[in-house]
Amino acid sequence: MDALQSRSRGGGAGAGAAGASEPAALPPTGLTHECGVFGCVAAGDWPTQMDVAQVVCLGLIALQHRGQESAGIVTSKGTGGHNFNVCKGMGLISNIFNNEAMEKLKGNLGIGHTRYSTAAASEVINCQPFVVHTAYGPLSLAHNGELVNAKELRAQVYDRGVGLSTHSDSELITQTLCLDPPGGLGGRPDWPGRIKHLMALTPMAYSLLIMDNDRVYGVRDPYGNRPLCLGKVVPEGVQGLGRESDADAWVISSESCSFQSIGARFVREVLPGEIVELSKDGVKTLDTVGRADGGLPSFCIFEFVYFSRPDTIYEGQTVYSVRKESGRMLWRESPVEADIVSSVPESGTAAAHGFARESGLPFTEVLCKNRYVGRTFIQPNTRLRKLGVAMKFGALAEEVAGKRLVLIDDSIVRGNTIGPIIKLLRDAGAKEVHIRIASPPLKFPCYMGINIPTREELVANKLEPADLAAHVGADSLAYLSVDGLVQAVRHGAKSKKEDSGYCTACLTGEYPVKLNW
Ligand SMILES: O=P(O)(O)OC[C@H]1O[C@H](OP(=O)(O)OP(=O)(O)O)[C@H](O)[C@@H]1O
Ligand SMILES: NC(=O)CC[C@H](N)C(=O)O
Ligand code: SF4
Ligand SMILES: [Mg+2]
Repeated sequence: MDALQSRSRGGGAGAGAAGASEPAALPPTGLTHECGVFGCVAAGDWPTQMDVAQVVCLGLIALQHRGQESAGIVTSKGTGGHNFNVCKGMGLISNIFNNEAMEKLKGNLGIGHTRYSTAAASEVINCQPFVVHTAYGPLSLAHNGELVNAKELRAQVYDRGVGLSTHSDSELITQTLCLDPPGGLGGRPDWPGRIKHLMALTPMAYSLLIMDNDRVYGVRDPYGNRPLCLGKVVPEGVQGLGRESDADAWVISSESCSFQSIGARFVREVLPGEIVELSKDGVKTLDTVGRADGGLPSFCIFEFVYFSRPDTIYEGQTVYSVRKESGRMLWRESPVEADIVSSVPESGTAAAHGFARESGLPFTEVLCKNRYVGRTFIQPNTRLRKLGVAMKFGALAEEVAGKRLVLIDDSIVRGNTIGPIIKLLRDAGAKEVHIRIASPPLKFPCYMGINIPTREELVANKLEPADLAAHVGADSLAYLSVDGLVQAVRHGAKSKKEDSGYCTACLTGEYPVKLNW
């Protein structure tokens, strides 16, 4: 995913590291606006040998692809003090958490966040986790997602006499948690009760980590729109997950890929609507809140297509295996005569491998990608600027010269990437270039936390495949069907069919819940 783009729907002027006012070096590409959350609670009698702040920091680094604007870590000693330890800042995780910051963050439990803004500007005031001081001590919150009814919820909070200091929907969640549900809670903190009240007020989209003095609650919205999973750090020498008591720490993360980098084992996904509690005594489910409409969950299908790291596991299968399967489906749906198969790196590569295996055509790399060019500012109107996204890539001429090539990418959004790449490959001698896209045409905006441009900006709303092929200089162009994508996701899924469902709103225009924007 590209670090370059960031726009916020709700807030003031974005003046952050990659804010709206920053001149763009390259035209925008792809989808943006995710966030990553990571939490850790040391197991057993505190203090332990577990360096919780380090674990959270490393966990966040493994989630860096989900957000690159700002990050933060909040820890607690768990001894009932008035304050948490907090460090937040703009930019990449490795630039924010230096030795001094890590020293201050020592604690027995902690949560962290890495952000792509959706609901307020990319500025330090909106960095997460948020901390609020309540009648029952400090509370901290990290949120991935975007509330579909934020406007209405904001009005309710104002009506109860509460002011908010930012435009962030995540701050809105913290204040909503502080409000007593109707009937009150008799002066008790009862965070699980307040979380359930919040879930009744807003259906989606959120995966939340909420930390009080000595525990972390993990919450996935009833539609399971954003991912969340549990892991366990086991003592050395313990095989697999060991026994219930074999735990050095419990961890919770947006994606399971982060467990490998901290030596933790994947336990399971948090279920749609589930509220889990992580404490020094272990993990337990407190409740599972159902969907008001009684329908299926609505997990963002683009987590498989593009957002998540290929080694992350959802529904018992890696994202990589789903992408490979979607490549196989793509060949079955739209075969083409060619000599070689290749991909637009990075996210298109797994599907290209699947396409190659199914078709029997050899896979060959034909492009090198420069990951650093995105942040270089080049004066507009220069000759170099006109190269557009081709500046990101170099062609491997001897691999393509004289060849009929099928080039696979995972998605087309604005259509800025594919045209310059085809030109690059033709200049390198490719005889034919056939484009196959491992997801259906994107036609509708997303209101669940992803920055899908306006309908006018989405190239699939302007050009049918044959016209788009002509526009970008391809010999042919075909997308995977919605059914084909869902079948690819279901192919290796270990979850029961009746327990899983996917949001495909940006492809079909069918939104999981009524929107109030
Ligand atoms: O049609 P467009 O608006 O040009 O966007 C589509 C491209 O954007 C994404 O790639 P990106 O370079 O963002 O990241 P990646 O390295 O993960 O593929 C996606 O994988 C496509 O290649
Ligand atoms: N991308 C996200 O999940 C963002 C979370 C939250 N809406 C924010 O803007 O901070
Ligand atoms: S609309 Fe698209 S990007 Fe948004 S949650 Fe649904 S599948 Fe994901
Ligand atoms: Mg790409």
